[in-house]
Amino acid sequence: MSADIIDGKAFAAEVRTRVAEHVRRLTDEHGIVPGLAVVLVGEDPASQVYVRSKNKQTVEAGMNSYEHKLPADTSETDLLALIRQLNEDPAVHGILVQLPLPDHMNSDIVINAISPAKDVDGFHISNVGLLGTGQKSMVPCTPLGCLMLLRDRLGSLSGLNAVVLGRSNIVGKPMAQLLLGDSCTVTIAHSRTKDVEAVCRGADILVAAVGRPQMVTKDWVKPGATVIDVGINRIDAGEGKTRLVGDCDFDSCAEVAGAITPVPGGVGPMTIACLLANTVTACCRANGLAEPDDLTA
Ligand SMILES: NC(=O)C1=CN([C@@H]2O[C@H](COP(=O)(O)OP(=O)(O)OC[C@H]3O[C@@H](n4cnc5c(N)ncnc54)[C@H](OP(=O)(O)O)[C@@H]3O)[C@@H](O)[C@H]2O)C=CC1
Ligand SMILES: Nc1nc(=O)c2c([nH]1)NC[C@@H]1CN(c3ccc(C(=O)N[C@@H](CCC(=O)O)C(=O)O)cc3)C=[N+]21
Repeated sequence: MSADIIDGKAFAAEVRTRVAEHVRRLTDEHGIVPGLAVVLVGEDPASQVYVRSKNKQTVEAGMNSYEHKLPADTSETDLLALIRQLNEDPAVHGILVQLPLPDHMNSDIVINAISPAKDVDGFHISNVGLLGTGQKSMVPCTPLGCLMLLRDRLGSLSGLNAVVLGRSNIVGKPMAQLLLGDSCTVTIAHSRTKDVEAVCRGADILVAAVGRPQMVTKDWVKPGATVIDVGINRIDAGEGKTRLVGDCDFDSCAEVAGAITPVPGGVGPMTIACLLANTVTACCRANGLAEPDDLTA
């Protein structure tokens, strides 16, 4: 193995420390406690694990966490009513509705019902439009976390060839916008891309967000490239056990990459740290206070 391992877990812990300092200042100087509401519809075990760790880290940072667990057969009307209530609640500064939602719901309608100012996921059309036009917005947590790791590793990203593998609204598209914002030459590859392997091999920066366990191998990676693995896939590890792997075959890619994020311990912890940072930002904006400039820079 030659690649450096990018320690997202340690980086995220530093971000959370800075978040906690800002929370303490908001509380001590202004009597304000930032609040994050997380809405989970249904009982998907993976989502429950994720929501639990968000809740724990929110509280550890000194913020209030409001968990709303709704049964899988909740009507869209009832979910929209809860969102309206959270939009109006002054103790709630950030709202996250865990995706995917059950099939009987229209996630576009649900996401766009969240007040853009409280949309700490950055998924509301108004935040998507602001990001796309280079204006101040709420930036989606996973792409933001990836950008922070890349800037830390590479300094300036200007002029680098970046390939984003995956074009979802929650990872691929906003990731491409952020890389473009940092003056990368951006290619978005997806399931219809011809010779996807060769396209990826042209990348100085390769961000994999496809949801296909260990799909990317060393033949896809340019020697020395920086590889960011967003994938979170649980696979069978034999003897009734499971294990978490990314969209990259870590051992194979690490033979040629210059640097690579592991799974677990890479992008995942950064996502949660950025969610907490976005909640502090939303709280400052809601109270007319200066926003911290050292959280996600
Ligand atoms: N670490 C974290 O914090 C987070 C991790 N994730 C993980 O990231 C991964 C991606 O998530 P998400 O973006 O929501 O996934 P989606 O399923 O919404 O999107 C997957 C994308 O990958 C593309 N794709 C699928 N198969 C191939 C293929 N064989 N070749 C090229 N492209 C392909 C699809 O193309 P097409 O559009 O053509 O179908 C699609 O654009 C998942 O593993 C998810 O668990 C997600 C969010 C946060
Ligand atoms: N509205 C919404 N916003 C999201 O940001 C969102 C979502 N819905 N739905 C699901 C995906 C997935 N996601 C993860 C975040 C952190 C880890 C994470 O912290 N992972 C740890 C490991 C956790 C474990 O061991 O299971 C790691 O990679 O080290 C994983 C997955 C956010 N998502």
